[in-house]
Amino acid sequence: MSVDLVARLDDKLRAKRESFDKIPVVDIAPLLDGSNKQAVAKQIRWALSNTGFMYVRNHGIPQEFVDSVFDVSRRFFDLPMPQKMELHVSKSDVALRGYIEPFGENTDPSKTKDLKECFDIGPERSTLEGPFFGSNQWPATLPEFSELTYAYHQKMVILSKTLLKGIALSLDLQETHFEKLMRNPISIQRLLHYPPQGGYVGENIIGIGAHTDYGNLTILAQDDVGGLQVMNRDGDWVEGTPIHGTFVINIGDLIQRLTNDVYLANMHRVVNTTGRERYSIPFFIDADFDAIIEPLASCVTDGNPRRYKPVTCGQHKFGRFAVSYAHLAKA
Ligand SMILES: O=C(O)CCC(=O)C(=O)O
Ligand SMILES: [Fe+2]
Repeated sequence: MSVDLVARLDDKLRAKRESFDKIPVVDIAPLLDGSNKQAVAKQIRWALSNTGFMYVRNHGIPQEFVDSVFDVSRRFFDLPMPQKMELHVSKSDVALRGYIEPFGENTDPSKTKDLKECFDIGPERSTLEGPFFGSNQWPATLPEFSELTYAYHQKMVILSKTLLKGIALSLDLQETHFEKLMRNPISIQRLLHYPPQGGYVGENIIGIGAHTDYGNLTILAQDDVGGLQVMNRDGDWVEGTPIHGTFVINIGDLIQRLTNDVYLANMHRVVNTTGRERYSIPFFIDADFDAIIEPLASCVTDGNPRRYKPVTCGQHKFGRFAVSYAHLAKA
């Protein structure tokens, strides 16, 4: 692709470079091995109520394995467009698995078209069971793709359950609190590719438009290119600079609703003006489709009255996809 690689960024797309001590890096080894869960829970509480996101290190997933998934993801996105379109997400109906081309999903549709391309994987089912549950579509010419990406998905499911234990403890709940909401949870393993943008770059086309994530928790692996921007509580955009060996963790709307805004689901977006191809691997875990999410009694106080009505996880999540996917909007 021939692009003007010198970007002239619109002022609306600038992010502050905050020092790392404002964006916590939490060592989660004591949560994983059980040696000091409460100490980690305390750091999680600080992070999710103040900055709304955090990096985690010592998460137990070998970097070489993460790198191998990045490698196969790059090879997938390098395939010719017709091969990728054969696996288009619309072919999976409401299971929402497969390839999404640039501008095929717009996360901030009133303002921005998303330049990213994605590939979505979910829990394997032999038939279409309903929204978010069906069979995956796999590229025939990359046999190792399914094995690597699905293994990664499985590891993320396990890690997310550990992190949700830490989040439960951080809210003074029993560590098993989320388990009863997550017997058959919706989860999406996504691969992302952001081509670089040059020339004038305005809000109308960027990597991914400003949005909050829809569900419970996101675990993001990013490469070393950079471009993630996160809005803090003051409404400033700050850079989510890559830190080798970490995952970026943020919560989605459902945890913000559950905590009655005590925890923040940050707005975030990606603006890749680095001149390099950027790849990231987010994993999204939610609750069961029918799980009812409503504010915890402990988060509703005189100073923070109830802000949300109960909603089911599936209703909320599908509703948010419906406005960002062209093929669902037409359905
Ligand atoms: O690629 C990234 O860094 C962020 C991706 C993201 O926000 C998303 O997929 O929801
Ligand atoms: Fe996101």
